[in-house]
Amino acid sequence: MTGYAVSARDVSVRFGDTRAVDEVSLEFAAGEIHGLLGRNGSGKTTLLSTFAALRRPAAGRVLVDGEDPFENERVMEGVCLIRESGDVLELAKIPENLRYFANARPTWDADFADELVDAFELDRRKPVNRLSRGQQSAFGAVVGLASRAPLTVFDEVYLGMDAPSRYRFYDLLLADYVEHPRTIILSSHLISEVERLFAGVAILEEGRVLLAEDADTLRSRGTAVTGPSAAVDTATAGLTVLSTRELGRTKQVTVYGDLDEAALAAARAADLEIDAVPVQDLFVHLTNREPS
Ligand SMILES: Nc1ncnc2c1ncn2[C@@H]1O[C@H](COP(=O)(O)OP(=O)(O)OP(=O)(O)O)[C@@H](O)[C@H]1O
Repeated sequence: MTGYAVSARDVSVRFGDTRAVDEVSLEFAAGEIHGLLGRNGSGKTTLLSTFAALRRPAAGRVLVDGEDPFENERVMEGVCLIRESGDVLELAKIPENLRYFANARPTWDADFADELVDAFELDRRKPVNRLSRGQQSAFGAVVGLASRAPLTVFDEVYLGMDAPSRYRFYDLLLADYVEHPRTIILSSHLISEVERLFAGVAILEEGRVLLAEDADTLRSRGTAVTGPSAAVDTATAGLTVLSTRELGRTKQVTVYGDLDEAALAAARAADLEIDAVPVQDLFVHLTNREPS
């Protein structure tokens, strides 16, 4: 499989009294797109920094492609972490940045980088720090994508982008991943937008792992029931409701957990639609708060 596997084993990182990452054990399989989710301050950025050797765990081990990434030139050449701040040469213009990354990254694709700069309509004549916030985020995305690093990590990189740019990013990422499979980890609050990309999802809460499983298993933890309001209410009575949406006389109720056989049979008899639940709804339920 192409791409680096990442393994965190009992990893802890502390800032003074704050346990930013607290005995986290997670496996990110090689060659897949993973989502790392969690509320603000749950430890996502801190954990991701250990994968890129920007921080050393106080305890536990991080292995990237089977090795400790810290001061490990071979592994680090293949790791690209892009944070919201961009992780680029801010005072330099885009062409100078592209030359720099072409030298620094063995897997860099210069033609693809140029295509991406055009796709995001970025002005090559301005220093990066003179681009708008959204354009700077888009340039971070360009660098992350064109690096084609065996481990590419996007930490909230698309937060500054407007919706059309974000969707362009998701589409470009998916298309390029299909052509050049590698390990990609995305952290995001915009779960409903990115969840279709994920093969696996891990959720952190207060520095600990709340859940880690493949995205389909996570989706199957809930059930969406859609149909005429009264019939949907009957089918979901007494269950844990995650969300309710109404459109005219049609209602969709998402519940946590499976419907039992009798409820399923009744729902089918009433011609209700039964589907998996959006990860966003499960996330809100599991972390008990609207993501910001
Ligand atoms: N340099 C630092 N010094 C002190 N505390 C820090 C530092 N960086 C992070 N923390 C603390 O560690 C915890 C985890 O922060 P982290 O940035 O990893 O969370 P996050 O999940 O990425 O949050 P967000 O979604 O808001 O970006 C928070 O309580 C934060 O206040």
